[in-house]
Amino acid sequence: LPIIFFHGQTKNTKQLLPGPWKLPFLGSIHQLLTREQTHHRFHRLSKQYGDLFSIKLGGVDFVVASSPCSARAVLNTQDHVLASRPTLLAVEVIGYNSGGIGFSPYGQYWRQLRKICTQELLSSRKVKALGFIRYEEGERLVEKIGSAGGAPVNLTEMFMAVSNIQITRTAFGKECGRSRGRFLSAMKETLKLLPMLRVADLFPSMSFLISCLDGSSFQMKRLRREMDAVLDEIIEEHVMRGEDGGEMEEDLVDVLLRIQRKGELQVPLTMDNVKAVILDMLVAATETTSNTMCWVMSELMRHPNIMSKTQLEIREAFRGKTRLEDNDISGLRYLHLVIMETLRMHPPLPLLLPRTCSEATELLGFHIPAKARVVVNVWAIGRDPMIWKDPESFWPERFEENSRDFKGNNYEYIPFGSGRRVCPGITFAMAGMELFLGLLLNHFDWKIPACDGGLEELDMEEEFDGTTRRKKDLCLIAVPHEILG
Ligand code: HEM
Repeated sequence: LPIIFFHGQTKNTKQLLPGPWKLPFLGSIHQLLTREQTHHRFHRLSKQYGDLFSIKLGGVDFVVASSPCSARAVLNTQDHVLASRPTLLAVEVIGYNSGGIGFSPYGQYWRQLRKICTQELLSSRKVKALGFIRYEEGERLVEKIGSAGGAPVNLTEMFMAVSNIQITRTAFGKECGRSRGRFLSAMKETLKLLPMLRVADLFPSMSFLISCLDGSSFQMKRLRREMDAVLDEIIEEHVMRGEDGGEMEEDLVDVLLRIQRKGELQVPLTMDNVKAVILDMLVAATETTSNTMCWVMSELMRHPNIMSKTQLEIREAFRGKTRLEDNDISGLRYLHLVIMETLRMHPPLPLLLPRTCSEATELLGFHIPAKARVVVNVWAIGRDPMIWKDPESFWPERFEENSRDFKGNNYEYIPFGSGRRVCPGITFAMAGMELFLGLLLNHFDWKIPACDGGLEELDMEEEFDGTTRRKKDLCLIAVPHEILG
């Protein structure tokens, strides 16, 4: 009897996380019926309920971590229980049953895919070997901007295109020009379907019905067909070419097909798995890097002194050279700090990617039910005045004298996440962003078009649907800079 009594007591005394009151069936959805972006709203709620709180949205328990301490608990201490992703309808339908790296459940299948992509596409060695693609595309970008002849150029579109070309050429090889256009427009539409909080995903038992009623089910199926047709075409080209690619560097499709043919994996790859991985890489790489580059340019336009300092460093490195080598780029210390500061203020994934709790667990002594969806508000951590001096100011020098980096070991600064599911594309992303920004800042001086009202007026409003981006496209005038020998 005492044992039963004791057992019952521990069960009842499990500490529940604080959070807003909830309605039957809807939970606390009313808390999000504001015009605020989700990460801003979660930040305000954390001020009321603490840096680890829970909020029930529809049928799903969300847990929100908003401090380095709670982030560490999620991404390190309990990483093993929280390393899976939730099932989201759009990723299921368009992403071949969540078969890519980003949303496949934690386990052997995910482990082997991640290993293949890290070794064959994202390692430092591979990123260096694929440098020729970056340089070719970077030079093409400079040419295109130069040919605008003083008319405003839409940098939002150009950054999106160059990020996408870089990853598609790496994944598909060179001959994907025609397919790429179709693919890019389907992908843009897909990204709009991926926000973290789609109503259909908040009521898992009714998600199919809801998506039929709001029409998204038809849209998803259409996008899946479009993506599928393009991917089929690309794969067929690679299969026809077979192993006889001659001197050509293997691209991601070649690698996956080779591994599939060999059949040595513990969990064999189907053709849908191959397509899911390719799609995943493209989605993961395109908007994150292009949005970051847009924010970098926006912040530099608002801070002319920082712009001059960045340009001076780059132009010094370029002096007497026709092109920069990888070593020159990695030596651009101040540009690196500018990107770090940009990612502190404008992380493209402000809530990282959601994790799901594979079994009931505890976080900082609080009970977390199985299947709870856990997010880390890195946007809020990046703006916390207890961590960052004057957090609303753009000040790259703050990173000069500390040991923060992108690897996710310091929970005050984790724009790429941390733990088992940390972003595997950091080296790839930085190499592209540093080169493209370096070229643009070396070759041009930049002005805000008169119609946008001058420096102070540059609109910085953000929009969040899956990633945070500028609400308005960034359009600037590029004035060619006379390059001295
Ligand atoms: C500025 C650029 C980028 C940022 C800020 C970024 C950020 C992130 C974040 C926050 C996550 C989730 C991490 C977590 O859950 O802890 C992630 C996952 C991922 N990223 Fe990136 N990313 C960027 C660029 C890239 C690039 C260029 C690639 C590939 C070429 C890439 C591939 C991936 C993949 C495959 C995942 C899923 C990893 C997994 O679930 O195991 N990312 N990224």
